[in-house]
Amino acid sequence: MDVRFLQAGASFDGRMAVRPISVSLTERRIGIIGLNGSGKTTFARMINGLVQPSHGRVSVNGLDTAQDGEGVRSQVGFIFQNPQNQIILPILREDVELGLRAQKLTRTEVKAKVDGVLARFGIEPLADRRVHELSGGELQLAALASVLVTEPALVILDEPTNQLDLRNRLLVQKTIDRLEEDVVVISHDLELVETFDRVLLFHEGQILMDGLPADAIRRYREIAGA
Ligand SMILES: Nc1ncnc2c1ncn2[C@@H]1O[C@H](COP(=O)(O)OP(=O)(O)OP(=O)(O)O)[C@@H](O)[C@H]1O
Repeated sequence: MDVRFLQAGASFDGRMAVRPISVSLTERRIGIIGLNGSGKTTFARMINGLVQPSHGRVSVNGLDTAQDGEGVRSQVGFIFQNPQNQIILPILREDVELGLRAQKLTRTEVKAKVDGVLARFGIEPLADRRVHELSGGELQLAALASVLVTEPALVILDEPTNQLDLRNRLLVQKTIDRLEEDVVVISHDLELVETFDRVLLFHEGQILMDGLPADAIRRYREIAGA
């Protein structure tokens, strides 16, 4: 995956949420940490074109997010902070199938892909369950399945262990560790990113530190006064 920010920034109502940044993201596993409101989610949403840069440009594998949002989003899956907001249809299998609707596949092909992705996350027994009955951890896995069924090259997860109990947190961590896809993970759960290749520390809309997880986490503790 080759994500490039070229003096790219984003503002809302004239306030810069992300100040112009030039950075290339090519590592397999990248973590994003920082205080509340420091610009992490805005930066991540700029990667898949959900937020357009008000300054500069962002490209993903050579595709400009402002010019080819659809092409970018076919390569970049995004798992939102709250998976309840992501899952649209009441039955898990139907929701996973939804992602494939744009592809012209036969019923047999759709079934094979959906069965495959549910098996990959060990949630086949949940296929016919109502989504609102699932636990927090099951919902996170369901959201992952719904996004990964379309085979994106990069998946962005926004606070995937937020609100999970220890068992579900470990389950989601193990699942992320095993993903073959490139990942960008935003997290307040520092343990989740400590084995990653690279961690970006955001502060007041800027990257304050960019490097090894241990260094970025140490700096984060300093600015948080911990
Ligand atoms: N759609 C929006 N409209 C207006 N302001 C926004 C919007 N999205 C983000 N902001 C503002 O931009 C700033 C950065 O927000 P962002 O969500 O990127 O931070 P964050 O680091 O992800 O925070 P958190 O850890 O709390 O999720 C905040 O001041 C926020 O209020």
